[in-house]
Amino acid sequence: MMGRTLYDKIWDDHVVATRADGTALIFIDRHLIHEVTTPQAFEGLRVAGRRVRRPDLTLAVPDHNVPTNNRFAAIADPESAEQVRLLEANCRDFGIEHIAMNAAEQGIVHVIGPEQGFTLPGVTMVCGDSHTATHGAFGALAFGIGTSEVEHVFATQTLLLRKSANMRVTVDGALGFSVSAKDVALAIIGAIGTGGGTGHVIEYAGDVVRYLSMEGRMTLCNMAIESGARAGLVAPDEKTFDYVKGRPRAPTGADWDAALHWWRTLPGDADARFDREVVLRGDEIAPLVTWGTSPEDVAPITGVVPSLESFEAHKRAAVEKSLAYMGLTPGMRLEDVAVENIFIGSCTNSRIEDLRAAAAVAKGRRVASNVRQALVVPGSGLVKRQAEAEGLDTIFIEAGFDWREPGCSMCLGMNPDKVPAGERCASTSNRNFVGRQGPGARTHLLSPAMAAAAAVTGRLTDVRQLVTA
Ligand SMILES: CC(C)[C@H](C(=O)O)[C@@H](O)C(=O)O
Ligand code: SF4
Repeated sequence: MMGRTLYDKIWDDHVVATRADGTALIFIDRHLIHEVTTPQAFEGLRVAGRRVRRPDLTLAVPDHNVPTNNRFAAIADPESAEQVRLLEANCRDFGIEHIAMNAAEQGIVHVIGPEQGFTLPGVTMVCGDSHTATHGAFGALAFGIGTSEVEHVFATQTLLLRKSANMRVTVDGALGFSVSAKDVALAIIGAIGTGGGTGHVIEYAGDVVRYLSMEGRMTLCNMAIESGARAGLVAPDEKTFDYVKGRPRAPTGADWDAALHWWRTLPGDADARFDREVVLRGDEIAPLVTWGTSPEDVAPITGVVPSLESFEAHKRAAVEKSLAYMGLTPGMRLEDVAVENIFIGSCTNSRIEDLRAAAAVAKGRRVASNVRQALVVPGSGLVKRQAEAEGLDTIFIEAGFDWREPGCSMCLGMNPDKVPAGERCASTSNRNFVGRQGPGARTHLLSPAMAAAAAVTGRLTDVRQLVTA
C-alpha cells in the first residue's frame, strides 16, 4: 500500500460511506458554532422537526457581535443583540453547551476550541466560519462550512465531501530575530497567492514549523484559508500533546493513553506523495506588511510600495485600484506610512504569546500622538486572565493602549470596534479586504510585535529597530 499523508489518514478514519460520484460521507467529531452562521440552521431544524443529533459534540460561543467594552450593558445594535440572544436560546432548546458572553471562558471560537481541549489531533472539526483552519495546528482536519452545511451537521453529524488534493509547504532553516509565525503565514501567501492552495489541503512542514510553538502553528494554519486551501495541517508531535494534556475537555486516564497511542500514528508516512510541493527558506523571511487589499499583497517592511510594472499586465488594473483605495503610491517607503489605528487581536494573533510579543515592544514606550485608537483584544477570557497575571495589561495601559474584553472586535465591522473611513490600521488580523474593518478603512496586516512597533512610532516600522537580540 502506498504511503499516506496525515490528511489521507484522518480522511480514511472518518469515511462512513463512499459514493459512485467520488464523494464521501464523513463523520464529524467536533462542531463549533457561533452566533453569525447558526440562526438559519437552527430554524431549518425546527421546520423539519429535527433535533441536533450529537449535542455532546457541539460547543457554542458568541464572538463576532460582542462588544469589547461595557460588557455588562445591553448590546446597543439590535441585530447584534438578537444574534447573541438567539444563539443562547437555540442552544438551550437543542441541548447544546453554550459559553455565555460574560463567562470567563468566552472568546473567539478558534481560540476557545484549543484552549478547552475541544480541539484534538486526528479529529474532523467544522464550524460555520472560514478560519476554522486554525485548529489544523493540532493535526485535526478542520475547515469552515456554510450555514446549510451547519444544518446538515446538526441533523446528521456528517458531511458529504469530495476529497481535496495533498499539498505540502515546507519552511526550512530558521527564522531571523523578530520574525514570527505571522510573517511566515504572510510569506507563504505572498509566494503562492490567494489561489495557491485552491483544491488542496496544505500540510505545513519543515524545521521552522517544527520549531514553532502551538500558538505559532495556529497563526500559520489560521491563514491557510487566505491562500485558498480547504484546510491547513501540522503533524502532531510532543509539543501538541503537551499543549492538549490537562485541558478541560481533553481525554484523561486510560482514554488519554489510548488517544496518545493513536495520535502518534497520525503523522504522514515517509513515502507519502504530495500532489504539490512548495519550499521556502525561513532565513529569507523578513518582517512583512501588506500594502494592498489582498493578503497576498505583502512586502518586507524595509521595502517600498511596488510599481505597477512589477506585476504581470493582467494584474495591473487591480493593483492600481487597490493602491487608490489604500491611498498609496508606488515607490513610497513602507516605513513612511503613518497609521492612526492599531489592532492587536483576532483569531490569528490574540493568544498569550502574541500579547507577550506585543508587550515586549510596548514596554516603557508610549503610543504615538497621531494614533487615535490602539486596541489590545485578548482572544479569550482565559487569555485575558493569564495576561493580567503576567502584568501585560499594565504594560499596555501604561503605554496608552486600550485593554479590552475578548471577541472578534476590529477584525471585521460586526461590532462597535471599527476603523473610520480613510484611516489606516496596523492590524494583526488576517484579512485586508476593502471595507473589512469598516467602510473605507485601510488595513495593513502584520505581526503583533510589528503592530506594537507601529503603535509607538505612529507609522509602519521595522520592529528590529526597536528591540535588540
Ligand atoms: C462571520 C463569519 C462567517 C466570517 C467567516 O466565515 O470567516 C468571519 O469570521 C470572517 O473572518 O470573515
Ligand atoms: S477574529 Fe476575525 S477572522 Fe477570526 S473568526 Fe472573528 S471575524 Fe473571523
